[in-house]
Amino acid sequence: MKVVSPSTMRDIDRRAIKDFGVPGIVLMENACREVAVAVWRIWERVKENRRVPPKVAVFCGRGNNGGDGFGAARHLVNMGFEVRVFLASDPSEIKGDAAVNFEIVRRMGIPVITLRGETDLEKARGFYSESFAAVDALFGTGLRGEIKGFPRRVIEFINEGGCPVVAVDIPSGICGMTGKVLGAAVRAEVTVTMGLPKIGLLLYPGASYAGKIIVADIGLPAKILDDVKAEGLLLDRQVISGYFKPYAPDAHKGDFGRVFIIAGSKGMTGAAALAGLGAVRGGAGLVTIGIPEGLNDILEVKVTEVMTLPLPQTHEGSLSIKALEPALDFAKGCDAVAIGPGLSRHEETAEFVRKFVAECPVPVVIDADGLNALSEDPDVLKKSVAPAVITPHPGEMGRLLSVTAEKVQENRWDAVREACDRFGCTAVLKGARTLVASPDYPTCINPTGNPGMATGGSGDVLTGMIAALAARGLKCHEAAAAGVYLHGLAGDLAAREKGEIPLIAGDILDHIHEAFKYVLEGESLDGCEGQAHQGRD
Ligand SMILES: NC(=O)C1=CN([C@@H]2O[C@H](COP(=O)(O)OP(=O)(O)OC[C@H]3O[C@@H](n4cnc5c(N)ncnc54)[C@H](O)[C@@H]3O)[C@@H](O)[C@H]2O)[C@@H](O)CC1
Ligand SMILES: [K+]
Repeated sequence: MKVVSPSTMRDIDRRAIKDFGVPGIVLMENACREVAVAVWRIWERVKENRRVPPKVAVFCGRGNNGGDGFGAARHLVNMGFEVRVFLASDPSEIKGDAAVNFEIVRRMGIPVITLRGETDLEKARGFYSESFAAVDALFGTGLRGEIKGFPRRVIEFINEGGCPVVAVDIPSGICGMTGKVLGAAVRAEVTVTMGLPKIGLLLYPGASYAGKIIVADIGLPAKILDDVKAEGLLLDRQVISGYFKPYAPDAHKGDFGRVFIIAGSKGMTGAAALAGLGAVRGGAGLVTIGIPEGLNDILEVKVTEVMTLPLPQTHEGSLSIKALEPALDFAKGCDAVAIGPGLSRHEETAEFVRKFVAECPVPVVIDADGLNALSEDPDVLKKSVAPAVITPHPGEMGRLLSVTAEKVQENRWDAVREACDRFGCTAVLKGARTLVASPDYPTCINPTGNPGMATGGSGDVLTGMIAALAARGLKCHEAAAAGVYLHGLAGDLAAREKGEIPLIAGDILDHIHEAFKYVLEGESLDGCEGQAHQGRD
């Protein structure tokens, strides 16, 4: 599904109104109705335990988000609820379509309480505490900068209520572009977002404030949604399955791609093994791990389905610069390479990595110590002969961009786009809601995965999987997107079986086949496919 910034959403609305003649008030009416239906669904769930008449508190601001709230209040009254509108602005400031809906509220005699200070909040407390649900229509995509003063207090007041909140378009206080909390934000159980999801709803912390996301059809002409150049793409089964071509009945294992994995150093043979097995499970036909020669015998005991290529090593048991020629030579006969897991930070090994990446003749996936080696001179990526995929976590991304990990996390969207633009490669920024940025493609947002996957070796499995998918002929951005989606899903399936806390990388490997089944064969997973998938239900 396409995902857009607030400004692109505004352009879409504008086109609908100007080019297609759909009146803004019609769009708003559809939005209002969807919000009311979302409240109704909460009532259906909780009504057994509640007294009647059921009360709903609708908090409105002065913009069009508030306009959606006024219209929702009208529908809620028509549905039989007792509604009060709490207005966090002066009535005279309400303009345009919002004013039309406000006037209807007044003529219907729906009580409107203007919130100007703490005493008004105290008066509102009684009704609010008896409400089974609230509507948050304070701020939508028109929010600019931090919320301060009394409006911030109103947000805190809503959160103190304890009843389920339905947010209109986006929880008030969440930045629609970054998902950041702008001073304070409403914690919603459900967010009814209009037309298309906004980026900030899917990125953390915004995603945790949004709750369940319902994408409301507000009657925007389909042509506009089809034509719009969306900044983002939410990964789902449909997107991922589209990357895979059907098997030819006479397929040979060579057709599924040869992967070369350059990994491991003394004490880190496991990283090499996990990346190798990730590639095998990721669907590579043949996998060979290039390993410091002293570790070859141990690795051969660890892995069965993977071949090994012993390479020259340093005194410390990591790859030496003398490995460059044989490694490049071997890569020529492969379809994709992964480099980095467990290579160590040895300076000579780092030099080997930089030279290898620049000259590697086939698509190359770079992770872990491979990225640490590149952070000394990231521009090597620009010189690389073949397309590259980098898979940093926030710390590694920070080193590549010469900023702190915190800075990367503050605006993950910009960080991943910057890495992609600066280094001319596909960049995967790992972490909750992994992002994949590729030149000339929308940035992909991955909804799968869970905190249990933050465990040693999980990233090595991912690296192997992406290389395998690239070797099978997927384009770099497709291989990266499919890799993160399937890897996260395998982790979700593993967590469902074993729990998040004891999850190990090997469990992810053991569930990759089920993740493939879900994506390619349409097998049902009983809600394991990530909450961001939920659209209209
Ligand atoms: N045709 C359209 O444009 C449609 C818009 N819709 C709704 O309209 C919303 C956008 O409406 P608006 O653009 O009017 O904006 P909002 O209603 O989101 O809020 C804007 C108001 O908040 C004030 N404000 C902004 N930042 C502030 C801050 N930091 N502190 C205090 N006040 C601040 C602004 O001065 C403005 O009055 C969407 O989120 C959606 O809910 C929907 O009704 C569907 C159709
Ligand atoms: K809102």
